[in-house]
Amino acid sequence: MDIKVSNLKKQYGNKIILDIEKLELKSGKIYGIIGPNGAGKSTLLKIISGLEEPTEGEITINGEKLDNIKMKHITYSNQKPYLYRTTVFNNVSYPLKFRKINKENINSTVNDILREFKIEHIKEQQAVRLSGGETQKVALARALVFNPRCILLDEPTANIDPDYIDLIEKAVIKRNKKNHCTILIITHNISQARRICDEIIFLDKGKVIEFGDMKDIFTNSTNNITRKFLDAEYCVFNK
Ligand SMILES: Nc1ncnc2c1ncn2[C@@H]1O[C@H](COP(=O)(O)OP(=O)(O)OP(=O)(O)O)[C@@H](O)[C@H]1O
Repeated sequence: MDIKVSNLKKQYGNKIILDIEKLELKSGKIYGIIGPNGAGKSTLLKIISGLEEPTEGEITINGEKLDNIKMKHITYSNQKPYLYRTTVFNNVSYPLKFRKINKENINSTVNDILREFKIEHIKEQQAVRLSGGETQKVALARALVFNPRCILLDEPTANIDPDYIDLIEKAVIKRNKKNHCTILIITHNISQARRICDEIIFLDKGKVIEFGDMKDIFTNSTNNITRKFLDAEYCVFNK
């Protein structure tokens, strides 16, 4: 899905949270959204997913306005995932039931992704009793199970063990290659962005201050805010 953001403004009270004149995202690419706390990263993802309305401006998908049909092809995984009060299996099968997939297909597709995410052993467990990391894994499996064409992930590996981060990154890259889907991923982990993202969008105080090739920006940026952020984060994650 090609995504175009035009003259986007988001305001809460009299505070402007986002102010983006233009952002063009291409199908098949993985974009990292980076920036300080409160920069507007989560708000941007929520607006692209259709969960939040912009105050001004618009989002188009493949040249057309976002509507309910297009929203069915978009998945969004929250920074603080919410699971339904039922089993892990039911949680992960929900997007397929919603899309009226038949029962046999649901069973095999859900079992495949539970195996891929190494969470088969908890499939009958009640989701409300899971640990923070397990909750995040289940939420991600639920977000990816229906082969979405656009994947929006808000800090998907924030609560995840280092050993497991590789599995999640591979799962994301696999879907990007297989389905040519557009992926936006918010991360504070610069090493992760360097590993999996084609391009980065650097947000500060609601504005895009850098946009482009990850390696170029990392190597050549002379912007003080970006430089400070990238260098500090890079040191933290590469100790
Ligand atoms: N519903 C809301 N009402 C009022 N202010 C809000 C609301 N949602 C977000 N904000 C404010 O908007 C700003 C941007 O929030 P957002 O969650 O998009 O930032 P972020 O870049 O994702 O931050 P972080 O890295 O801490 O997750 C923050 O100052 C936040 O307090």
